[in-house]
Amino acid sequence: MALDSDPSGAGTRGRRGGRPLSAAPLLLVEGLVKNFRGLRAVDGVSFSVAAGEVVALIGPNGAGKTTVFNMIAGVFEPDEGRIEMEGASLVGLRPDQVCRTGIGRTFQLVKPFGNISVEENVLIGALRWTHDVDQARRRAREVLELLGLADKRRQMARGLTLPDRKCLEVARALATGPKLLLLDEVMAGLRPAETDRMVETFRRLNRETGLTIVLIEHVMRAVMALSQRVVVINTGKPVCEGAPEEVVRDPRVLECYLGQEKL
Ligand SMILES: Nc1ncnc2c1ncn2[C@@H]1O[C@H](COP(=O)(O)OP(=O)(O)OP(=O)(O)O)[C@@H](O)[C@H]1O
Repeated sequence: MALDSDPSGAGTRGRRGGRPLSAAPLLLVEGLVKNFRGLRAVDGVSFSVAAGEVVALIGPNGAGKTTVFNMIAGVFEPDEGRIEMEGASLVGLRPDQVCRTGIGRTFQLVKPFGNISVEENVLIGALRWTHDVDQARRRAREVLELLGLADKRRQMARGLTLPDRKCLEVARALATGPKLLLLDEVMAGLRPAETDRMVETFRRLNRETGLTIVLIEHVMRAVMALSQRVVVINTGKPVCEGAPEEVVRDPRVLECYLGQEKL
C-alpha cells in the first residue's frame, strides 16, 4: 500500500503492527466543554491518541461524540479545554487549517459533490495534499483503487449507492493525506459483508501505513474488529475507556445504553 501522508514520500510509512512508536500523543484532548445555549453537549471529555493507534469513541445517541469531532476539526471552538495535534494547539484554527495539520475527517451525512465525477470528488481532497495536479490525480486514483471505487471513477457521484457514497466520503478524507483520520459513523447502513470489507481496508491502512484512526461508531462489529482502545462518553461526560472486550462488559457502559437497542 503506497499511500503516504507526506507528498515528498518521507511520511509515516514504515510503522508496523499498528502500535505506537512513542509515548507522546499524536492527538490530545483535555477537559473539553461545549455548550449550545442551555445544553452542555460536551462536559469534560479527555483522551489522547498515540501515533499508529485505532481508537473508537462510542456512546448512546446524543452523547456528544460528533460535537467532540467538530471541535477537533475546527467546526466549533470549545468553551473550555485543550486540543493538541503533535503538541500544537488546534483551538481557534479553521477547518482547512486543521486539515493542514494532518487531520482528515468524514461527515456523518455524506454529501459528495453530486454533479462531478467520483474521481473529481477525490481529486479535490488530493489537491489539499499537493498542489501538483498530476501527483494529486495519481493519489486520487490510488485511493479509489484502495477503496474499491476505481471502476466507478468516471461516474457522477450522485448516482452512487449508499455503500459507495460512504467509500467516497472516506476516499475524499484519505486523499488529503491525513496522519489522523476521524471517521464519523462510516459503517452505518452497510451490510455486514460491506462493514467487514471496510474494516479490513482500515486495518490494512493502519498496519501498512501507520495511519492513526479515531472512529465514532455504533456498529459494534466494526468497533470490536478495528479498535485497540475504546473511549465511552454519555450525556457529554466521560464514562470509561479501555480495551474493546473490557469496555463492552463494563456495567457503567451497559447502564448508559439501557433503553437503547445498540451495543
Ligand atoms: N449545532 C448544535 N446546536 C445545538 N445543539 C446541538 C448542536 N450540535 C449538537 N447539538 C446537541 O448536542 C448533543 C450532542 O450531539 P452530538 O451530535 O454531538 O451527539 P452524538 O453522540 O454524535 O449523537 P449520535 O450518535 O446520535 O450522532 C445533542 O443533544 C444534540 O442535539
